[in-house]
Amino acid sequence: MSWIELSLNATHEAVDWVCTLLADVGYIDDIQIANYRQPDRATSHENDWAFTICLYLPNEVGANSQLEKIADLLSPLHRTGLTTALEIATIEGKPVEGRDRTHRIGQRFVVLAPDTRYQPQPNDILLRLETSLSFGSGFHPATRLSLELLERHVRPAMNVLDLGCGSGILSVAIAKLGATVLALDNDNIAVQSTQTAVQQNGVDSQVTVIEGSLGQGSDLGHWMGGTTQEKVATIAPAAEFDLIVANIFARVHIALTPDFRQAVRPSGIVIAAGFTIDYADEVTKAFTEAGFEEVDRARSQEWVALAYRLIIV
Ligand SMILES: C[S@@+](CC[C@H](N)C(=O)[O-])C[C@H]1O[C@@H](n2cnc3c(N)ncnc32)[C@H](O)[C@@H]1O
Repeated sequence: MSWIELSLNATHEAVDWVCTLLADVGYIDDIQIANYRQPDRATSHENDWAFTICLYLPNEVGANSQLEKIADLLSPLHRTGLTTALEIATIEGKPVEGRDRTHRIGQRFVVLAPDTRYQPQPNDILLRLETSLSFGSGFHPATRLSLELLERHVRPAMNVLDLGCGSGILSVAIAKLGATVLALDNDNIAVQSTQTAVQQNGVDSQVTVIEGSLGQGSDLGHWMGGTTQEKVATIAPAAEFDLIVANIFARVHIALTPDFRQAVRPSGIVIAAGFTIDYADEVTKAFTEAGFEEVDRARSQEWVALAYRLIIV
């Protein structure tokens, strides 16, 4: 059978966007992600690419209109330098296995697809995730940095809030570190993805998933700026969490620092990620004014995640 192979190279941060855009138009099961394939041409000196993403379409009537739709969808990412241009080739026979979605994060986490065979090393913590419409495949630096700080700060029996749970990756990780989790997201699809992830990873007894937000977070609307999102449930901050993690825009962190202040127990920790180093001072200023001090940070290229502890006075 003849197939059309669409391929592009992407940075770490673009992988989730490409997958989400393709999944949104129905290609969720057709995506293959592999480590960046070096082109044959010796002239290439593009060092930024981490992954090659391929999509396979049957070469049949109507394929051209699908191609145009996909090219339009992905062109903004190319224009902003996050991917190469889409390359299109006709091939006989679709590669059976091209997916290399198993990757290690921090000392112990291994992210992999639900059906991937893997022989764990002692102390490995497996996070099995389907490709979903929600953000959080584990490829984005902000997710990776959040996991690194969670590994350092989560202790068994802690009560943790995962604000903006997306795919559920952080909630699963926290639960597998032995804590209980309240997972909140104001996006209904993210809530469904997290529910699926917690079930597939066998941590549903430790994770409660709610479509909602913390305090003023429920007034902030959809993070991508859509206007149709209904107001979601509000979880009132009540000094009940030992740790909060939020991989979210800097402006959301800044708006929510008073809520974080009220939501954590004395000496509680907030792990704030989702922004680049240029926002770190502004975010730290807001946390400091709310009574926190920075106690840890993790950085990958321009991305940063910060851990703040509530100072007891
Ligand atoms: C960057 S994704 C993070 C997903 C996942 N936690 C991770 O680390 O990969 C941000 C998530 O926060 C959610 N979100 C954005 N603003 C929110 C708010 N005000 N309240 C609750 N969830 C929010 C989005 O719907 C999205 O799923």
